[in-house]
Amino acid sequence: MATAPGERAIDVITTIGPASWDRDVLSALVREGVHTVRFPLSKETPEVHLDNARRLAEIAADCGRTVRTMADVPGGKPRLSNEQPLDVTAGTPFAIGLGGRAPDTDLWLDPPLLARAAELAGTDVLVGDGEQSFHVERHEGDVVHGHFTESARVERRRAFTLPGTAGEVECFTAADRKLCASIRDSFDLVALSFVRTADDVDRARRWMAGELGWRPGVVAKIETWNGAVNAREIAEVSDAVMVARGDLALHVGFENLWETEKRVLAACRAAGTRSIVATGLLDSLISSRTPTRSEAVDVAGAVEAGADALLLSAETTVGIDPLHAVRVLRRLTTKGFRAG
Ligand SMILES: Nc1ncnc2c1ncn2[C@@H]1O[C@H](COP(=O)(O)OP(=O)(O)O)[C@@H](O)[C@H]1O
Ligand SMILES: C=C(OP(=O)(O)O)C(=O)O
Repeated sequence: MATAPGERAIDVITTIGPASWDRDVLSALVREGVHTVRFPLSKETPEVHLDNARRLAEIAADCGRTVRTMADVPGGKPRLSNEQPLDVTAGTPFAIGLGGRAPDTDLWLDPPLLARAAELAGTDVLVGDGEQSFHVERHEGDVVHGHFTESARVERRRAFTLPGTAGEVECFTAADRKLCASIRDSFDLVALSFVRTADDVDRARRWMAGELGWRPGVVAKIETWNGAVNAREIAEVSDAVMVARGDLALHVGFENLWETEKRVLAACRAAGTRSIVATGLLDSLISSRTPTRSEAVDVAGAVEAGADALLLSAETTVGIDPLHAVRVLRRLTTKGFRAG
């Protein structure tokens, strides 16, 4: 779709997953003009991602296109230990180990959350993207006792998020460094989760250059209060900044999401750094073919607030039609279409 005179071209970034790693789907996405593909290293093995990256490079070469690759390392977000989905009933007592498997615990957290144990009693901890919560009644040693608040399925290894600054999560963990070592030189960009300060970015760059001799572009994912407060300094030292709204909404509260998004985008403009708005843009397209009015307005808002790129997540990893999602996003970011 052509860009109207004076209109900024908005880059489309897709996340690769089971719905899009097939050669034909990937090829269609490349032909549709996807600018960058994100590889979520929190899912699958590094070998699967390396294999997908090789396939993408072959397809791009066949089509005569350049597609950038972004390896997204997850940081130290604590996740529940269940390797299989777990159906829970609201109110049923559960014990969760904060420091790994403990006697009599049904579930435990990996990596551990011990440092925050004392703050947990009486709180509702968010599970996954906030679709479920766990109410902590009491804390005994390394174990919290409580119950899930909804009768629902808890998918495997969902995140466990404390709201606000209590939920600050380690950036560029030992596990992230191991992942980087196993994929070095194979991706153009590394996206760092839970960046809070410019030093987080510098530290990761120094480690990759010093230990691996690898100098990928670095994308700072802003997903906490502190990251948002320090957005300008972070943008100064990053190749791009991502407003990672999935986690950001949980940390700052949904009511503060729009102000925070605008603040980070303004910081990027001031620093002259490219910006990406991610997650939840077109969630309806995971299971349907039509976006909602509020999704259409959300996309337009992100563009007007200065986003240089928009990132699709579940729409292209597990959605019914990744190519359709990309086409809808491109239509929504084209002024000619919006002006009618
Ligand atoms: N099976 C999968 N394979 C690859 N990517 C997936 C898979 N399931 C989800 N994803 C994608 O991985 C990213 C992170 O997953 P998600 O569960 O939303 O976040 P997290 O568990 O990190 O909070 C999202 O972009 C999501 O669409
Ligand atoms: C892009 C994000 O990160 P992830 O998909 O890794 O949760 C997000 O939280 O919006």
